Amino acid sequence: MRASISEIFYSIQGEGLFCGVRQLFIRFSGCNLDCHYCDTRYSEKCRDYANGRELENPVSLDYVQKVIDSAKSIHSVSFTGGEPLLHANFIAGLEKTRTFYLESNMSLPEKARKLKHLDIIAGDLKVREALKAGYEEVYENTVRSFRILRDSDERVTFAKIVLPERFDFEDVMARAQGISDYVRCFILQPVFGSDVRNVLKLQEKMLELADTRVIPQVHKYLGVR
Ligand SMILES: C[S@@+](CC[C@H](N)C(=O)[O-])C[C@H]1O[C@@H](n2cnc3c(N)ncnc32)[C@H](O)[C@@H]1O
Ligand SMILES: Nc1nc2[nH]cc(C(=O)O)c2c(=O)[nH]1
Ligand code: SF4
Ligand SMILES: [Mg+2]
Repeated sequence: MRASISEIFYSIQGEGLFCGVRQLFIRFSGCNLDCHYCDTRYSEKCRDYANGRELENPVSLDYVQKVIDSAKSIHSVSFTGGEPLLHANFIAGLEKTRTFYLESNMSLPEKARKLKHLDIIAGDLKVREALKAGYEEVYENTVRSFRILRDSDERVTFAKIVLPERFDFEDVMARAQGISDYVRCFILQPVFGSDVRNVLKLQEKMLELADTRVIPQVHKYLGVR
């Protein structure tokens, strides 16, 4: 089995509930959504910065397993992208020799079903303003994915809401309500560089619903990958 991987690198987790831990990142290429704020670009070849190599894509399962098993001093392995759920079979084919962390747009519930053994789920709840079209279908699939990968004794699941400067407060509250039973907490993540005044006002309202924290993309302020 093979998958198209854009980069492999060590860094601190710059976002969400585990901000600051040292992770090995596996960034898959390609995505099924097109968030207007997306900061991610993909490289043709796989740039393995962790091992100082550049490989042709697609990369083999065996190679990724070896990279994971030889990783030093990490809290966990973060599968991200692009959208890692597009590569659910590949991820499910890996032996979980480390804590596995999934960074996902949560829009593919049937793929999510294959990854119930993962330890940490950092799931996005996309706001209406993020997408050009098809929001209702994405949201319905997001609710299903969070229900499948819900927070439990064996799994830590939290929701990240990435927010532009202006958004529909009532709509975001209602969407968050729809998944609040499935997540440990909400992280409000400003679109990088945007004004955060409305994000702070949303936090005040959302605290009536659940533990809600405002955490920016710390790695960008530190100037690390
Ligand atoms: C690049 S995405 C990859 C994982 C998955 N496709 C997703 O969207 O959750 C990783 C995280 O970065 C966030 N993100 C992407 N571009 C951003 C930006 N310009 N400002 C803030 N967060 C951003 C996404 O919303 C997501 O939480
Ligand atoms: N340091 C660092 N932390 C991150 N957390 C989520 C990221 C992502 O692009 O998935 C990311 C990233 O790209 N870099
Ligand atoms: S789902 Fe994630 S990778 Fe895909 S466009 Fe949105 S932010 Fe970018
Ligand atoms: Mg990133």
